[in-house]
Amino acid sequence: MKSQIPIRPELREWILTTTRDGHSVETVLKMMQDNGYDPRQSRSIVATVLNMPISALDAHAQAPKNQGRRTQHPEPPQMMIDSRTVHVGLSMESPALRVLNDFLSAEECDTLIEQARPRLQRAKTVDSAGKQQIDARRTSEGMFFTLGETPLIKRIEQRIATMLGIPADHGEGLQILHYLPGQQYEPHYDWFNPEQPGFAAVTAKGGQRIASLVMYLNTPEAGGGTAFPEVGVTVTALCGSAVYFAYDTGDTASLHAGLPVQKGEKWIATKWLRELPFQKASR
Ligand SMILES: O=C(O)CCC(=O)C(=O)O
Ligand SMILES: [Fe+2]
Repeated sequence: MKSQIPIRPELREWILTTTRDGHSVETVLKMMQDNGYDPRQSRSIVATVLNMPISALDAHAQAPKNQGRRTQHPEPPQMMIDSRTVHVGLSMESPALRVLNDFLSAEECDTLIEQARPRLQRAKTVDSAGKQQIDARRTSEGMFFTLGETPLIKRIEQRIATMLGIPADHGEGLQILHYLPGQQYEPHYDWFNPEQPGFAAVTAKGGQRIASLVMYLNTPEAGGGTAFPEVGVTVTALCGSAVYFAYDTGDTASLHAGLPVQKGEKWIATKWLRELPFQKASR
């Protein structure tokens, strides 16, 4: 039976956009109730707008809570992407990890460094309240490009999207980090801890982080690898290579660190991927 309640056009539009953006019916119902709608009335409205029987809403509510996407792990031995042959040099299952050789050309690495250099600032992390802050655990300098900011950034973001089978708009802006001798990034997880008070704020847009791709833009003379201490693996920082790792529902085996640079310098580009679209892709 269809709802007899008049539905405001703005509410109808909001329900359609929110579900199209990947939010579950359950989330939509919860948000409506938080805004004072009667639970029975909201179920009836949502069923009418989405043109589904009320019984189907119950099936939705019982579906797994997480409606987000996951990345596909690159398959060895190699993939042809964007006219390049990317080689999978190492695969692990726990954590899900791949070392990718020849992901970027030396020229792409140099261009990224030159475009980032004038915009570097002391790198920040997200604190427990969801705010960006200077962090003693991370002594490097960094900057963010916006999604699709330059033709090169757009091309690299599309390469990542194709390789991992996830749309480019699930990515945060590409971050460039620059480390000098002695500088490092102490062991950490890239996923957000659901028990931290800032969790709702940092995941309100895009949901949880699901995977990272750290691309090496140069080869430090000594040190500067990426270590995974839970599994005793260190990935060498080699110009043009990358390490991909995924951490579905907060895998603790994904603990990792940027080891101190011993000699020379280290430049990386990091792409963090979210389970839901994070931002609008530029055309
Ligand atoms: O510097 C590295 O090797 C690791 C960087 C990192 O963990 C990150 O950007 O999240
Ligand atoms: Fe990290």
